[in-house]
Amino acid sequence: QDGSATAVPNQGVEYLVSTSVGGQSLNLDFDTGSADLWVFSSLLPSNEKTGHNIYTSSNSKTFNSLSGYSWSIQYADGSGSSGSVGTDTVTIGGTTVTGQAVELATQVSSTFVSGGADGLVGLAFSSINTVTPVQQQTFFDNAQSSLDSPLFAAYLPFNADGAYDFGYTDSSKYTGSITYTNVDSSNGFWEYPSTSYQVGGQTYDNSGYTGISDTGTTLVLMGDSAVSNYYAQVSGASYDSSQGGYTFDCSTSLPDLSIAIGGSGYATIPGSLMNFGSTGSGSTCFGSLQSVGSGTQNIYGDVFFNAYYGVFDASGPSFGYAVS
Ligand SMILES: O=C(Cc1ccccc1)Nn1cnc2ccccc21
Repeated sequence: QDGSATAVPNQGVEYLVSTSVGGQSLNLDFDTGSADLWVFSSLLPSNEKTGHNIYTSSNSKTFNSLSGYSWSIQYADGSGSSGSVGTDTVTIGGTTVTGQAVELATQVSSTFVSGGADGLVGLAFSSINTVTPVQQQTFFDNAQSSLDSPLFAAYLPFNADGAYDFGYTDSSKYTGSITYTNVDSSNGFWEYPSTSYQVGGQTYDNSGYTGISDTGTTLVLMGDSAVSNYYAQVSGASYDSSQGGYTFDCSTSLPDLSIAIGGSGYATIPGSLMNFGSTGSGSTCFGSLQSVGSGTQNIYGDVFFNAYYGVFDASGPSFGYAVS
């Protein structure tokens, strides 16, 4: 049951995919950085439902409640949600899963209320699903047996409709060949070593660092030394605490950023994609590369996928990338 679903850019911060849950249409954010499928539900307080499509389990003929089950998730950006659990039939593009664990939000944090997503589809490894007392499987894990190949791919072009392909790779969405690297799923992410990077023809050491392919993150987030080395090559760039990141004049031309993906070589994000856009004040623009904070795990988000078709292959597992 291979299929493809359109991913529509929303405010430049996420891509939303129209998804059927128990016959009800919701615009969901596909997130390869987490493993919970959760939706805005009728159980939410009214003020938290404003502006969203709501899933009402009592209106679904195929919903079954999982009594005594719950979930609670905190994302690295500080946002979070929690609630109860049931199962229902979920259809994405041409791929249908019956008995999918659907996590009903009874509480969501403010960024979700003001955001465009009616929930998330977690596509990381099921080992980090938060449902208790029995951990649940992701949509992709449940769909795998019905797919020609146990893989899905993300095509997320800048400011244009993209797609998530399930069960096959679509050669009309990329040029050249797909380069694959082994994935270490022990932390539940699509993770691989990322031990160097290049800026303006200079190669820098990033020993001990890994990277994760994370469609649930907007930007590219790396350690402070990499961020500092990058913006040292951007004239007039500086860290602006009021904006919470590095900014520069919008007329500034930016260097490409090349990042090592496993031992497979470098992926190059063109300088044009390294300007995330206006801060809203004057001619100041915000950089697409920002700090991940502490730790040695870089996060390669949507800006990466604006340049590369990403293939998430459960056999291996491995991650593949090709210029899109
Ligand atoms: O949380 C993050 C990115 C982040 C921000 C700040 C520091 C470190 C990492 N991404 N993310 C990945 N999946 C998400 C789902 C919801 C919200 C954010 C999500």
